[in-house]
Amino acid sequence: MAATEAVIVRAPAKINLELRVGPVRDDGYHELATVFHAVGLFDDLTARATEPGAGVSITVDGIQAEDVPTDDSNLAVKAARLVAERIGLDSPDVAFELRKGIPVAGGMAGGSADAAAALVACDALWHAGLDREQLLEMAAELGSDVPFSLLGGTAIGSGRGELLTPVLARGEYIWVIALADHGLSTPGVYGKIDAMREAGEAPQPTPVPEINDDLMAALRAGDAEALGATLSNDLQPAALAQAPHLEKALEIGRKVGALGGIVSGSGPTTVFLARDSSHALDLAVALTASGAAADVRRAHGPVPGARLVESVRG
Ligand SMILES: C[C@@](CO)(OP(=O)(O)O)[C@H](O)COP(=O)(O)OP(=O)(O)OC[C@H]1O[C@@H](n2ccc(N)nc2=O)[C@H](O)[C@@H]1O
Ligand SMILES: Nc1ncnc2c1ncn2[C@@H]1O[C@H](COP(=O)(O)OP(=O)(O)O)[C@@H](O)[C@H]1O
Repeated sequence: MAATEAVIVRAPAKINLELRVGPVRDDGYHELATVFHAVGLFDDLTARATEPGAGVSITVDGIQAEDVPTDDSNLAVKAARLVAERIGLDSPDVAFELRKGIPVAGGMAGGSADAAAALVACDALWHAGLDREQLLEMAAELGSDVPFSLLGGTAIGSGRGELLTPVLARGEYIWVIALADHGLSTPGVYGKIDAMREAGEAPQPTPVPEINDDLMAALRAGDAEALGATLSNDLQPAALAQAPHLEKALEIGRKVGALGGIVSGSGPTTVFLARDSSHALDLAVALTASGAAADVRRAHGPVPGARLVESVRG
């Protein structure tokens, strides 16, 4: 068999249609109930075979590339090292080229997408033959959102977000995504909601968070209007406390008749559900013209998780 020279893997961004944040657990993570939904903003990761002993390297371009670390803290690099360790490779020899289409620290799981992409890429490049279960288990080790970046589609997340149940959702949804100039720290936003709860400035968490039945019914029916009305995010007050200017984008979404609008995950990206593509264009124009967003994208959901799009053999 000819050696594989390079592979390209594409991985999607996520939004949380609902994010219920429970109390802090003994391990420092929050117990979650969330509905993940993969949307069509993508990172593309090329993985090339290199000289034996060369190790892992990564270059990054695309949106907010300057904010992505290129050292061992990059989640794609961590994923490559984990695969190498798992399959007993002495040296993880791979050169990554990462093209970012997902905002960095935007609450859209961009780093998790890259970790998932790297798992799929290294498995293919090194002919590791890892199965779905093994990939999902390694994904959970890399981060709470990484398993969903592998799975894609629409899925309920529980535990710290890593335990997934796919949702049989009907319909395709059109999202307008308002990007911010700078990211928000995920631990910072979780810390803020804890402080706000302690100070009585945010509702107390339920011990075992649960997903709203109306949201599940809307997804089963493929009813965009009902879905828009049930979008919710327990982290939103904390993200807004740290980035009050996001209110402006949410206000514009309401004015232009978005079916729903929320902060995505830990923010600062805000996402709006449109009625159709012409309504999505109206929303995008209004958000851009107001200056409430640094950049605006339109994307469909659900889309698949991290997947191989090209393989080059020598
Ligand atoms: C908030 C969410 C919602 O989907 O996504 P983002 O908005 O960041 O994309 C996730 O919970 C982020 O998941 P992810 O970014 O993978 O988090 P991890 O690397 O596992 O953890 C980073 C830090 O976030 C906090 N954390 C994360 C998950 C969780 N269930 N409880 C937490 O308290 C902890 O402070 C942890 O140290
Ligand atoms: N491949 C990567 N892409 C983006 N950020 C990364 C990556 N690897 C590590 N990081 C770090 O992870 C942090 C969170 O990034 P990201 O996953 O994009 O955001 P979020 O947790 O809000 O979804 C970034 O600030 C960055 O320092």
